[in-house]
Amino acid sequence: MHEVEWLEFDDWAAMVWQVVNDVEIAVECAVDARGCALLAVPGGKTPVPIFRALAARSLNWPKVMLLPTDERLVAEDDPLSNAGLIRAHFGTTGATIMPLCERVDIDPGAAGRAADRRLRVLQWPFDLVWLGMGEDGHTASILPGPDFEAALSAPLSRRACGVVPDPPPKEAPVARVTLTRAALVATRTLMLTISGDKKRAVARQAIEDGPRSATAIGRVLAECSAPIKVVWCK
Ligand SMILES: O=C1O[C@H](COP(=O)(O)O)[C@@H](O)[C@H](O)[C@H]1O
Repeated sequence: MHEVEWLEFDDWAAMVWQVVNDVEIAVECAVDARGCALLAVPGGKTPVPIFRALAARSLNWPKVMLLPTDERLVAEDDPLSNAGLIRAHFGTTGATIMPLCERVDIDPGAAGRAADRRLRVLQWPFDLVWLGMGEDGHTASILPGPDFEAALSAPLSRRACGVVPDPPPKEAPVARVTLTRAALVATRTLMLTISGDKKRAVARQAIEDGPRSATAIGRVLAECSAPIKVVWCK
C-alpha cells in the first residue's frame, strides 16, 4: 500500500472545497498530459454535496469521462441508481457519463460480464478513483456475500463483476455490479471520502489491518500502489 494521506474536517464546506480542488487538479493534470481524464466516482449519499459543488466548477468537462465505481441493478431513474445520481449532477456539464450497465433486467452475473466487456474499450489506468465506504467497510459494491472474494481476487483483465449482497444492505437492498479490486487500483491516484465517527474508526482499522483486513476497503487500499488520500468529515 502507498502511504496514506489522511485529512479531517469539522465542517462540510471545508471538506467539499478540498475534494473539489483535488478532483480539479486530477482532471487538469490528466488533460494536460493526455488530452482527457478518466474518473471513477462513488454513488450513495456522501458524495452528493461534493458533486453539486464540483459540477459548478468550470473544468474542461468535454474532456472528462465519468464512470460509477459500482452500480445498483435498478433503472437509471430509480433514486438508488448511481449512474442516475451522476447524470443528475454532471449531465449538463459536457462530461461523458458511462454507466456500467446498459441493461438492469438481467441476472447480476450476466450484468457484470456485460459491464466488463463494455469497459474493455477504455484506455486505462484511471486518472482518479474516488471511493466511498459503508459503515460495514464495503467500498464500491464489494459487499459481503458469495461474490466478495471473486470481486477482490479477480485478475487484472477482469474489470467488473456482478454481486449479490448477503445480507442485503439496508440502504439499498438490491443486486449490484462493481468494478473489481484490480480495476479500482489501476489508477494514478485514489481518494476515499467518508463521514462520521463510525466510518472513521472502520477505515482506520482497515488501513491498520492491511491485506489481513476483513473489509473490502482494507483489501482494496492494501493493493493500491498509487497515492491514497482519505478525506473525512465530522
Ligand atoms: O452502496 C453504496 O455504498 C457506498 C457508501 O455509500 P454512502 O451512502 O454511505 O456514502 C458507496 O460508495 C457506493 O458507491 C454505493 O453503491
